[in-house]
This record gives sequence, C-alpha cells and structure tokens, in this order.
Amino acid sequence: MISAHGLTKTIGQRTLWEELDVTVNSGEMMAVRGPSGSGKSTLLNCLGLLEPLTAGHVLIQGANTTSYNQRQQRIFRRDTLGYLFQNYALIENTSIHDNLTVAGGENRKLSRTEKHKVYEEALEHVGLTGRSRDLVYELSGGEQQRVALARLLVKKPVFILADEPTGALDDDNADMVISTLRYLAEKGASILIATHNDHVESRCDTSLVLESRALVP
Ligand SMILES: Nc1ncnc2c1ncn2[C@@H]1O[C@H](COP(=O)(O)OP(=O)(O)OP(=O)(O)O)[C@@H](O)[C@H]1O
Repeated sequence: MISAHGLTKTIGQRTLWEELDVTVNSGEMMAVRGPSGSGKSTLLNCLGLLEPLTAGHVLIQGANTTSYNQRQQRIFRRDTLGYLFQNYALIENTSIHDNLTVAGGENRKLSRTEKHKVYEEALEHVGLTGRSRDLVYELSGGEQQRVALARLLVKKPVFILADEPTGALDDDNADMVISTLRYLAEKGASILIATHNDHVESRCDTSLVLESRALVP
C-alpha cells in the first residue's frame, strides 16, 4: 500500500501540484489524469524517488521513503519499485533474456534453473514463449513493451509506476499491458498509471486528476 500526504512540487517559480494526498491500496490500480504539463510524470518520478518532492511524505508498505538515504533509495528501486515507460526503457542491444536478468527483486536469490523457469513463465504470460534469445532492437514496439511487462512479472514489485505505458501501442498490446498490470495488482501490488487514455482509466479502480496550473506571477 502507498499512502502519501501533502505532496507539493515546485519547479522554478511554478507549482505543479500542492498538498496532494494519494492512497493506493494493495491490489488497486489508480489512473493519474490531467492535461499535458500538469505534472503526471513528475509525480510518478517523485514517488519513485527519481526526483525530490518539495514537500510532503510518502509511506510505502509503512516505510517512510521520503526519509531514505541514497543507499536505501537504491535498495527500494531494486526490490520494491517497478517502472513501466512509454518508450519501454530496455537495454536494446542485448537479448530478451539479458533484460530479464536485470529485473532485480527477490528473484536474484534463486538458482540458475529456478531463474530460467521464472523467465520462461513470464515470457509465456506475455506471449513471447521461446523468444528469450531474440535481440531487443529487432522487436516491434508492442513486443518490447511485452518484454518490459515480463521484467515486471519476474521482479514482482509491490509498487508499480507506469508512465503512459500504452501511449505508443495498438489496442491488442494496450490490452496486454492493462491485463498484466491487473494480474500484478491481484498479486498484491499498488499501481499508478499516468495516462491520457479513457479506456485505460476505465480499467483502473480509482483516478487522480491533476489540474493545469498557471505560472505564479
Ligand atoms: N527538471 C525540470 N526542469 C524544468 N521543468 C521541468 C522539469 N521537469 C518537469 N518540468 C516541467 O514540469 C511540467 C510538468 O511536466 P510533466 O512531464 O510531469 O507533465 P505531464 O503531465 O506528465 O505531461 P505529458 O502529459 O505531456 O507527459 C512541464 O511543464 C515540464 O516542462
């Protein structure tokens, strides 16, 4: 579960959002909506500890992540956080298999044989059975997003941030993204999805709408 209170982000003279409260229970998906520039990606980045909040605090599974030092942040990103991007964010010049090996999470403690089984199950789940030696840069966009989903299935993060994950995909691949995220929610994850897509929002449990805010004079 994520429970965040009083979130404020100011960049230069501009306050993107102020005194925001965000709660996503374990098992839930929340859509983050709002016009372009309203700060959806920035909110996700702040919750993922990729950039600092101006104010507010965040509890994830009861731990106050806002007070984490750099080492704790690294461990959080390695073990707790899963990220899904519009541009897939894979290591493009290597194989699908190699991209799964960097998934992190509890998985890294498994034996080689056990890992292989986990990878194959994840690839089967996203319709890429037997493709683990394929090179990422030779895959279509939809297939690359399936690899990114497989990486999440391998890692099983309890907190997932998805930034426009269906923005560049056709309907079938977009459905694959949402149904896989739903599967991960059913396994206990809390998920935030920044999206412009009404259909994606309709598949979420709750919505958070950010407003476009004018520049402070
Ligand atoms: N590091 C930064 N330095 C300066 N401005 C920034 C920085 N990060 C974000 N911004 C600005 O903050 C605003 C919000 O950006 P953000 O990408 O979070 O919006 P968004 O709602 O995700 O937009 P979109 O829907 O177009 O992806 C934008 O005007 C952006 O230019």
